[in-house]
Amino acid sequence: MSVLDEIIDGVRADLAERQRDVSLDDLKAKAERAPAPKDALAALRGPGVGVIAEVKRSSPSKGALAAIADPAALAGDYEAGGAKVISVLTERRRFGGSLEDLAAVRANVDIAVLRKDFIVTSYQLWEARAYGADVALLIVAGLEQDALVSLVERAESIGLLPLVEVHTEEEVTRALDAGAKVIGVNARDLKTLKVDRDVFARLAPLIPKDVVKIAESGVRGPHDLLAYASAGADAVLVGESLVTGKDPRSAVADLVAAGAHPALRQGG
Ligand SMILES: O=P(O)(O)OC[C@@H](O)[C@@H](O)c1c[nH]c2ccccc12
Repeated sequence: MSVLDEIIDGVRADLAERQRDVSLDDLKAKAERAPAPKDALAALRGPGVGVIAEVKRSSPSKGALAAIADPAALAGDYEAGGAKVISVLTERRRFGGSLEDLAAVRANVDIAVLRKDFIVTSYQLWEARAYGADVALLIVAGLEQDALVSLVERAESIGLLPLVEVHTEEEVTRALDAGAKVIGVNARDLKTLKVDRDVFARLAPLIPKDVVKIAESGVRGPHDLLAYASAGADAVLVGESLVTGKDPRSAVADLVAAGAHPALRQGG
């Protein structure tokens, strides 16, 4: 069984418990009371190469990264540093996240927030909206095509922007067939956990110009952002290097400054 399959098994077990505790109707009612979704697509299409900064306590590859006692404060630092979107890992077993983290972050920032999890049913999309997310990650490698198509549609119909994650050529085709407007190319293979920063440059040419391209994983600093930018990234998604560094606000600011360089092509 691949790492991805193991993670998804755990996610399904936790999900079954939440579904026992909270009915879909109650979740929908909570989603209706949530703040209106932010226009994350406009933010990502704005000038410069944007930074999506992630709240991430641990990872399957590295174990514990940072305790992050106050995820809302960390997200506030990211926002002050100029991040365009905050990503919040909500998967519990391997990443140490929760929906409570998502809600806390939502309450403390004005920019769009992404629910980063292993979404396999529309119940999790309603959760994302109920806890204040504006964007939801959908991982192509973890979904059959018909499930991917219906989750993209459902996300959009409830006001969530789907960020569709790929790692191979075939997955790019599947993402485009499903109607993705925003595609994230993960440098990390979720089946083996190996990072290959060249995957973005290989896959980006297969993605049409009007689709927002996000380079995910492995960004250690401005140098990696610039490499992804020159390969056509509209934004980068950064976790580990921000949560393990000393000053997340200035680390984001340094990335944002690199992404604003006039030599880079502007916006999508
Ligand atoms: O910590 P990094 O290498 O900066 O990576 C961040 C982000 O790309 C990574 O957390 C991620 C990308 N896709 C995912 C899917 C599920 C869980 C996590 C991820």
